[in-house]
Amino acid sequence: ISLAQNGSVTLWARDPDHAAEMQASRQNARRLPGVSLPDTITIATGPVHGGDTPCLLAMPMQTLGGFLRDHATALAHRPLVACCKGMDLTTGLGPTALIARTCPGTIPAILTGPSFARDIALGLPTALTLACADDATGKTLQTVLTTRTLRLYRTTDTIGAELGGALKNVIAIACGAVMGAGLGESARAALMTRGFAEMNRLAHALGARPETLAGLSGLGDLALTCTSDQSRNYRYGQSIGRGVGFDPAVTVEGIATAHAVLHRARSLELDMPVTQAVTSLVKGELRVHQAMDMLLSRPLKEE
Ligand SMILES: NC(=O)C1=CN([C@@H]2O[C@H](COP(=O)(O)OP(=O)(O)OC[C@H]3O[C@@H](n4cnc5c(N)ncnc54)[C@H](O)[C@@H]3O)[C@@H](O)[C@H]2O)C=CC1
Ligand SMILES: O=C(CO)COP(=O)(O)O
Repeated sequence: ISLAQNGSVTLWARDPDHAAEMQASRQNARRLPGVSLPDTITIATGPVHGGDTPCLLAMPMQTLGGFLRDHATALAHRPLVACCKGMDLTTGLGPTALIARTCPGTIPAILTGPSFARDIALGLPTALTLACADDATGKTLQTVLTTRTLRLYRTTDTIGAELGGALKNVIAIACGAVMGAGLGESARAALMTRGFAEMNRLAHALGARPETLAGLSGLGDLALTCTSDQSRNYRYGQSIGRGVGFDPAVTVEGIATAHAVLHRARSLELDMPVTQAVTSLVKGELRVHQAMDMLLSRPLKEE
């Protein structure tokens, strides 16, 4: 919707019924009710057509690998811009690495940072990180994808950008759980800060630049997601803290990512206690108070 301010955009949908519904109502009532699709958006379904225009991949992280494999031929000559935040459970890879492995001829990029889809669709001011290892392609994408209300900053650090977006969801679950259990805003601030420390620990070990994590895709998105009821990861955490159910149809990226990250961290012998606590909470092995006791009773150390 934001990009349609710049010119024509094709919105590809895999479900023909949903595509027909969107075409008839000119809105996506299932995902963004009440927001009109501009006339410059064409809705397409069926086979993905080839071409060389950039393609934004807006789907849950755990479905990205399958989508890329199914459509590898049509996607072969396009810059592919992942919009998902997470780490693939099967391979332990982030979105750009998964694109590079599955569609080797393409130029992978990622668009990430603090942004709720509804805010962007409503034209509220938003700033994001566009990461592409090929800086020339990154510059082109930055220009093409920036709109009047959506400002993009560029980096070549794809590892840092995708780790920031993936890891903040895990910390947001922890923060929601603490708030849902009534443990207080001071506890949340501590979790955000110590969570940020472990985000940096893993990012450093995987070759990310610290300034990327300190930017929109790390600190920026952490601040948004850990403090807003609009976030599904945060609300899911709140439901754990309150001991109530949560709609399993809602996409909560931090669940699978927490498991993938913990696996990766263990193989690197890295300590990620908040992530470990989140995996125990989502599996129902610990209650929030027990997880907090575990974090508080760790050996004292320097900050
Ligand atoms: N909703 C938001 O505010 C933001 C979402 N993101 C990220 O975008 C990614 C997608 O999230 P949402 O769009 O919110 O999730 P969603 O669950 O609302 O929508 C996911 C979309 O992907 C489609 N989809 C599901 N499985 C698919 C498959 N196998 N192949 C093709 N399409 C498939 C669904 O039909 C749906 O249209 C996530 O990684 C999320 O972290 C990033 C920033 C903001
Ligand atoms: O990534 C997001 C905000 O930047 C959206 O967060 P949720 O997936 O938790 O709703």
